[in-house]
Amino acid sequence: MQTAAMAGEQTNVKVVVRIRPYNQKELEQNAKSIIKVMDATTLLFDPGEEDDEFFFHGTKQKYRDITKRVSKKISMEFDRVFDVDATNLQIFEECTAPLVHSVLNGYNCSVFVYGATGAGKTFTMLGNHTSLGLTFLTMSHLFDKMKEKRNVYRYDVGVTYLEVYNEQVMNLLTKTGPLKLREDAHGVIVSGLSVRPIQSADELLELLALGNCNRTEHPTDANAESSRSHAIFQVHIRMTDATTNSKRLVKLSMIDLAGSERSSSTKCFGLRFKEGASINKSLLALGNCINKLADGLKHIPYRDSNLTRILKDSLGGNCQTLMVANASMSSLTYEDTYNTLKYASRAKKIRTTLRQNALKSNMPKEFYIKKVNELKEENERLKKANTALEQRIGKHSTLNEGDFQQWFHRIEALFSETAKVQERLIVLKSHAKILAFRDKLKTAISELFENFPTACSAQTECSIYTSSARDLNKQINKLRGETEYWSEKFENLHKELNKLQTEVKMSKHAKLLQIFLQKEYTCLQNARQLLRNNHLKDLRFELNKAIDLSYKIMKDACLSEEQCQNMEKLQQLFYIDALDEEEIQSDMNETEELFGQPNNASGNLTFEISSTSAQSGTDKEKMKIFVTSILSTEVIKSPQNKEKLKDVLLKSKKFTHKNLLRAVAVGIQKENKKASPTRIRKSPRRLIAKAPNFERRLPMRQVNESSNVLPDRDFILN
Ligand SMILES: Nc1ncnc2c1ncn2[C@@H]1O[C@H](COP(=O)(O)OP(=O)(O)OP(=O)(O)O)[C@@H](O)[C@H]1O
Repeated sequence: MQTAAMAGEQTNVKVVVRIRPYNQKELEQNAKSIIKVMDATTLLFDPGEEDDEFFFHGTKQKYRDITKRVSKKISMEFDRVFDVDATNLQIFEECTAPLVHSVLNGYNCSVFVYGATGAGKTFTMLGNHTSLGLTFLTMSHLFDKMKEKRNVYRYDVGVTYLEVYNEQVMNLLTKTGPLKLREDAHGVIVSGLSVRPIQSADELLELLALGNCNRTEHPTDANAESSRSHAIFQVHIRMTDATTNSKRLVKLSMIDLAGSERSSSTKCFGLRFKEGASINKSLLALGNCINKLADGLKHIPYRDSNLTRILKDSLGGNCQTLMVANASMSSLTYEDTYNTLKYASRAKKIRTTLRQNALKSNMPKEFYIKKVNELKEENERLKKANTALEQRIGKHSTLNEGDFQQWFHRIEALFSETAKVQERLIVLKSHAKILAFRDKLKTAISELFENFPTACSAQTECSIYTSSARDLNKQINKLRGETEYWSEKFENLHKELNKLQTEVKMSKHAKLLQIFLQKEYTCLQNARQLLRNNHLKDLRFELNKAIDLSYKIMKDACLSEEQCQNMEKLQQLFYIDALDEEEIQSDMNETEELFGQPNNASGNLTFEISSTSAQSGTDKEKMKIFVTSILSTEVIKSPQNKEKLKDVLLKSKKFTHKNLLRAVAVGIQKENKKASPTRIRKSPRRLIAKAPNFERRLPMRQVNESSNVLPDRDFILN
């Protein structure tokens, strides 16, 4: 129910009501209940009787007994209502155990018990042999808690136990008094009251028992052991911080007030009546203070009685206060119970301001100045760290240009490096391929010279083929060696690109960055395509040179026109074959495979005979056009043979230029058997070159010019 106190917190006095069961006398008098506990916080005062029937001369009357009092049926709310079966332990656990926590955190706390004589105040506060009271339970708990914290604090505990009887303040531990009250800046001080130091809860109990023996008690009509005084038991705790040696003083007060009954109810006279009047005077003063405090007035008449002077701190000051209002449920104490509940309701409205008690220390002033400066510095440092963290959070939560720039720079740098290495690698490979191609052409040109030894004028133009095969190989090997180095570099960059791609995927801005990444990949691919085109251009240049030369050779050989035409076609095929495109293309594709992005699904390029034919029809149709164009020439005289050959070629699953040449050679062999059987040789190139039906040559440029792009590579059907 109680919550731990917080510094500077405004808190109300907590009020709980405890209902006592009927005592012997009440049972004997068959008293009726005037309190009905509705729930944990609500009670109904004077609920009235359910069987409230009125009989007159043995007959049940329609109307109630007008002489009978009308039930008040007042519903009242408190912080907690404990019914007759509640135990002291239960009240301790719910109400006073949390106060111990507050005390050890430096807050003063007070517990009052209030009520008419015999209502159960002393039973609640001190208990009896079978049921320990709140004071004992709370103090034991306090000592247990102090034990737990003894590594952090050193505790010095002392107690005072005094009573206010007939407006006189007496020390119950020494049975001395009356003591005078005086006030200083810290509050009310009881002059001459010494604090008795104690070490354990047992010692405390001994002192409590001693004080109770000394307490003024007289039997009243209401209570055989009626306490006629207000008893104030206080525990003073000095807490010393083990590390800083700073000290703090706190106070826990347990106050058992004298009975608040009307003098008449106790049926006392003489001294007892005076006693009762005095009790009532102090309780009246207490009631006034409670009312004024509840109304929030500034002037509170604490000085009206010694009791209120002593309780000033507990009621309106820096204190967490709990009031336990004890009441009997018996109709015999109707007035007293009603008054008690009214009192308690007023007390509920009192607000106190909690302040943690100040630390006191023996440390010199300089120590604190240093400490304050250190803390200021620490505070500044933490503020800066906090600002930096906030900025970082802000950066991550919104689209931040700087953040993006960093990513862009990183991606651009890596792709630009990759593009450079890619260019170097492809140029080197291209160069090596051109040299290898030149080597092949050189062989073909040499064969031509062999076949047409009369072609002397062309010999002078063969300078590019004069370098020895050894020199060419040397150059090619050197280039391949360099290629290896750049290949490795390229592979490493490829790995880095893959890593970057994964990081981008995981990043907060993955979607945007992936678009940027894709753009860079496309640029890289375009650059690769450009280099590939350059390479093919160089190859074509190389080929054209060889074709020009072969034309000159054939011109010198004085062939017929038809011979020249056929020769041109087949010679051209040979040159194309000499390109060994498959090898070139696979090398060119190497860079693409590294990125896992080949040109098309199978990794093969489309067969092309010319740029126009490449755009029209399927691969099969293109092949048909190509085969027809080859065979349409007069290479094979018999139209039957031509058709057969065409069929064979078109049905062939693996169709390559080499196969075509071989097939053409076989066709020619059959066709021209009669004419010159001895001169037919296995090599189609030689066969074609030396075929007797080749006549005078015609200009051979058309075919070459119609094809802007070199035939790319052979292809595999399906
Ligand atoms: N909750 C309770 N359960 C059982 N018995 C109780 C309870 N409250 C009080 N009593 C008994 O009622 C009697 C009177 O109680 P107690 O002495 O505590 O009253 P009091 O309010 O202190 O009276 P006074 O102001 O005259 O001292 C005692 O015998 C006590 O044991």
